[in-house]
Amino acid sequence: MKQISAIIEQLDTALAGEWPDTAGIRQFSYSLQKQPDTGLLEWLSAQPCYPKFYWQQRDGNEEAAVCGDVCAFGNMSQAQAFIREHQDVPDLHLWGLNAFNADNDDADFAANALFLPRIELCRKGTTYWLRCTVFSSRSLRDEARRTRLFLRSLVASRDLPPIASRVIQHQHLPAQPQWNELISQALTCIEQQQFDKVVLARKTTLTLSQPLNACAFLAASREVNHHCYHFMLAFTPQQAFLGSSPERLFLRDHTELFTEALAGTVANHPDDDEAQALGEWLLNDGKNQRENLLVVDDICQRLQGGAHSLDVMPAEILRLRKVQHLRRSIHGELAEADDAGCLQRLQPTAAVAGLPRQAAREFIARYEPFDRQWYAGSAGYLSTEQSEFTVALRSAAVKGYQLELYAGAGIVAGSDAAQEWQEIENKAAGLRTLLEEHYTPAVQAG
Ligand SMILES: C=C(O[C@@H]1C=C(C(=O)O)C=C[C@H]1O)C(=O)O
Ligand SMILES: [Mg+2]
Repeated sequence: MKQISAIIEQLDTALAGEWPDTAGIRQFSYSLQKQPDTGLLEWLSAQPCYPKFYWQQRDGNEEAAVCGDVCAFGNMSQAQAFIREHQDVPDLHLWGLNAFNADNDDADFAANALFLPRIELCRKGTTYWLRCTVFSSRSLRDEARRTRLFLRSLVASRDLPPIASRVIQHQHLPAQPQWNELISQALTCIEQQQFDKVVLARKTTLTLSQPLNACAFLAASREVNHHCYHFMLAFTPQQAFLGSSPERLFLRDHTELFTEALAGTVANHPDDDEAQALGEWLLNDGKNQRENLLVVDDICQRLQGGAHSLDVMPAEILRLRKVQHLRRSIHGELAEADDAGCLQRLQPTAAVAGLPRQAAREFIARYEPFDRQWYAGSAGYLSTEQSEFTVALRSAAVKGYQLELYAGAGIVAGSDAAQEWQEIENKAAGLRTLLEEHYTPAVQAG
């Protein structure tokens, strides 16, 4: 990517100039003359700087690869306060993840990983640009010096390595017998009207023959898992959280809000006619319609007082590689542009927690045998004009030789434990099958 190195040289010259020894913020933006030789994910993979974050919008039109952190934020309110304080910097974007328990301040687990990157390489349609932000609450001069050092650590893009990790062993938590018990317990609570719906999940730990390259894995997923957001936060060379999710938590464009109820699932089929028949069944199935409508109810209730003119579109089928879903798009007008408010109202929706929210969350916290951490939280960005977050589903944590896959299913009256197990198997297959399909054995020496 010669263009990028030319831009970095230009940037370095700008940073070498006179800088005040005071607090401040400056942003530099350069457009690339043409499409870079390799993709953004390839570029990001090559960089030795952490954290790294990658995001691609589900229509494929917007993409960002960002790295290095100028500063990090403990929650959305802090991130939003920062954006508001610097409204004169029009393109300020903060990127990252919100944990499932985004409001849990005293958890051991860092609940939020939103940050202002040093470098952002972005694409919208066929337009590419590179952005660099220099920010300091003490000395811009020192920060400009640090940024120059950071730029020197950037390297040229290179092709992603093949996926050479094989699955040696797997472990489900809960295993199927415990899953069956959990579902019957949930169904009892539903019968007793403690709640109408609870979403229960499973963590599958795969032990691999060698550590997985998170960028290569996400690229493999992006190749085949269409109509999905693709996201990754890499904390270190061996630790990342990533996923390919079909679900939008929210898109805010000024004060316009776009969200959705995505719930209700059936398998996909490679044959179009078979897939269509399964889709027809889904549209007419009572249990799946109930699952979806409870999410519509939840979202509409949660938005009360914060948004008006809510429009709920008719149900449609979203066909993915391994599953198909019922989706109802929801559109509204916000009283004010308030992303922290949107997150607080919408995360977690009844698509990933349940209804009523509090009772369902308590059931999950008490009986689900693992901590969700980033799973079913959200991934995306916020900025003054626009913000967008996807629900962090169809996701996995890369931890050296281990890969933890997450999948859940909405339990409502009429749910059957064996069918819900099959549903989570199908959801997990979106990522899991990539390890088999892309397996290229290492060449034997000698
Ligand atoms: C919880 C997950 O997915 C959610 C649950 C669905 C369902 O139960 O039908 C469908 C889509 C998602 O809202 C997951 O993928 O882990
Ligand atoms: Mg379901």
